[in-house]
Amino acid sequence: MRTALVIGTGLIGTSAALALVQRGVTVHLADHDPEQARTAAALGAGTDDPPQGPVDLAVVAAPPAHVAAVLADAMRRGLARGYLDVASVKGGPHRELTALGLDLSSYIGTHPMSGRERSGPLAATGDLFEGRPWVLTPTRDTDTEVLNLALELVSHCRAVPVVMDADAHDRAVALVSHMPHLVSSMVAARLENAEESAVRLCGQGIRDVTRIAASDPRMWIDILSANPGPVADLLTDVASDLEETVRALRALQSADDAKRVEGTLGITDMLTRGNAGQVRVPGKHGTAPRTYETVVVLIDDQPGQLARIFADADRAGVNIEDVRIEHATGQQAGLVQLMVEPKAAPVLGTALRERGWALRQ
Ligand SMILES: NC(=O)c1ccc[n+]([C@@H]2O[C@H](COP(=O)([O-])OP(=O)(O)OC[C@H]3O[C@@H](n4cnc5c(N)ncnc54)[C@H](O)[C@@H]3O)[C@@H](O)[C@H]2O)c1
Ligand SMILES: O=C(O)C(=O)C[C@]1(C(=O)O)C=C[C@@H](O)C=C1
Repeated sequence: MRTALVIGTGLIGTSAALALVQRGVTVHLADHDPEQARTAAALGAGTDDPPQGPVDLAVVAAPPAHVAAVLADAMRRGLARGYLDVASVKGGPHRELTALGLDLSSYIGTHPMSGRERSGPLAATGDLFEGRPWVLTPTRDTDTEVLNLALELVSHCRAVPVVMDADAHDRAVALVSHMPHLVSSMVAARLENAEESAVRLCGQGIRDVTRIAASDPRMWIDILSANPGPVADLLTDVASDLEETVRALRALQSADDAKRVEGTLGITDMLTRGNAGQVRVPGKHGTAPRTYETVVVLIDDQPGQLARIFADADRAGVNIEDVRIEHATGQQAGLVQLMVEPKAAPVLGTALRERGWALRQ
């Protein structure tokens, strides 16, 4: 692939464009809001000048409700040899395109299973898709050349291609993305009118559970509108677990010993089932989950602190596998948790101490 056109230069479009530019592809950027395309260009994601002729691949990264119309327009104008979209739902856009009577041999629906709770080009990074699954949904109509262009994009983004049927994809993401998103919003919604004295105690647990609740509701209404049935089915199961859990907790409040035992069993069952599901969540790069050791560093809330820690870890030859930051309530300080391979933890600890960092347990 030598040339690409990214239409919709928000988080996902600009991240893909950055990855393509890094691999030497000439990328043109377009957005119905020209300011977004200009910002993406200023970030080094390509040029916001229109291409002079058809590009090799058009990547449509607009919100799901606009995908079919944007693709249809691009196809009718002959902007590219191959076309793909990255929308979070696949069945709906494909049906809309079919209904428009377009020749779909030059199109393939795709979905990178990676994103952020922030929108827009300023949230984009060229490594957003590294090691993540990227679903491709070819049909009998899809040209091999177009499938190959899509595989090239996935490879340039260092993602892992996964081929699926569009409707099977939509059922799968209802389970691993759409239902969890709503549950996260429901937990976060409890905080809206909560006492400040309670909210200020928020720790890492609630941050993990509510991070995605910060996402743009306009994008998510589009996604959920295109996949309501499977998500409603899953939430029905969640509601039944909730009812059981409430019953068990009420039993725990009882003065009756037998009822309390019943309650303990009910809650234990829920927590144990949770453990059993959680261990199935794949680790980084789609591999089995790994156990890292955590090195905790106290930092001042000042610019450049994280960059210095990463540089010092690099000098010590230690790869940081994951990182979390916990801000101390009411103080200009925070704790950085650096997750590393167990054998690297003492090496990193010693190196950071020697460089003057304060380590915590
Ligand atoms: N955010 C995620 O985590 C994530 C992950 C994977 C896939 N996706 C999918 O990627 C797509 C883009 O999501 P995002 O998070 O980058 O959103 P975003 O809001 O960051 O960017 C969307 C961009 O599309 C532009 N746009 C809107 N309508 C348009 C139109 N008609 N023509 C051209 N441009 C238009 C907007 O101006 C905006 O710049 C969506 O289809 C979404 O389902 C999102
Ligand atoms: O990590 C996040 O912020 C995301 O919400 C990413 C996430 C997901 O649920 O995994 C969200 C929607 C996309 O369609 C794909 C990825």
